[in-house]
Amino acid sequence: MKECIVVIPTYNEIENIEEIIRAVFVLPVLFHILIIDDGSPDGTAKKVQELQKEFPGRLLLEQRQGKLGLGTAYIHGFGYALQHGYQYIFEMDADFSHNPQDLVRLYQACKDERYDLAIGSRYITGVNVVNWPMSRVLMSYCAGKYVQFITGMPIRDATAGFKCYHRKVLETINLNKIRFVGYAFQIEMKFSTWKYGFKIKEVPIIFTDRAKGQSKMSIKIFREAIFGVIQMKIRSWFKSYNSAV
Ligand SMILES: Nc1nc2c(ncn2[C@@H]2O[C@H](COP(=O)(O)OP(=O)(O)O[C@H]3O[C@H](CO)[C@@H](O)[C@H](O)[C@@H]3O)[C@@H](O)[C@H]2O)c(=O)[nH]1
Repeated sequence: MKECIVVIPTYNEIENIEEIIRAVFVLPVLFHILIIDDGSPDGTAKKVQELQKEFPGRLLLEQRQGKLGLGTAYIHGFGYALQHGYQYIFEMDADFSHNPQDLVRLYQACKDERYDLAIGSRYITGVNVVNWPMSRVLMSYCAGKYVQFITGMPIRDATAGFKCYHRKVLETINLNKIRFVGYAFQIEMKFSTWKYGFKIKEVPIIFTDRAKGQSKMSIKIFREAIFGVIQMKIRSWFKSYNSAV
């Protein structure tokens, strides 16, 4: 069985892609990387194809037609990772808002401490966010509180997108029933993991806003998160919620 794969969704990340790939491949753990690119007009996928010659078998690429959202990109990547036998499956942004070195800490939490899901969390010790506008910090922090209030889930950073899953979590959750595509996707995945009783650890990280390229955050994504949490909670009252078995 293969060990670790980092799934990185990309849309117009030409300014970050090479640097982030190299930053992962110098780490002391043998990570594979799977890029899920949604037809980025800036040529992100072409750059990855060039780099694949340098990292054969270790740098993988899936290309989709058009921008289909971060959530569906991850679902696609999880399917690939499960099918190809990876044991630990990571989520990470391409833009260095997540420090690649923290991948090793997330891995240790799952591998050595035997957690089923490790989350890189910004809100364990205060607010560890660098260079984000105050409006986004507040929105993200309040979103966490709101999710805790509605769902009762004891996770401080509900929208966090830096994670390590043990494969058994992704085998158990019915990925075909995950509905959301933006930040709500991150909340829904944590909620499902928690509902199934898996062991979750929040690992403190520092989140630094991207220096290059642009965020794809939109009002639509924000709205999906606000109303999505309530829908998710209501669906959870029905026994069939997300049942994969
Ligand atoms: N394939 C694909 N990738 C996408 C898409 N939209 C965004 N991405 C990729 O997803 C990553 C995160 O996108 P950003 O647009 O930079 O996200 P953000 O607004 O900074 O949000 C981050 O923080 C949120 C919590 O505050 C997280 O919920 C979110 O997952 C992400 O980590 C980047 O690698 C970006 O290229 C898409 O439609 N398709």
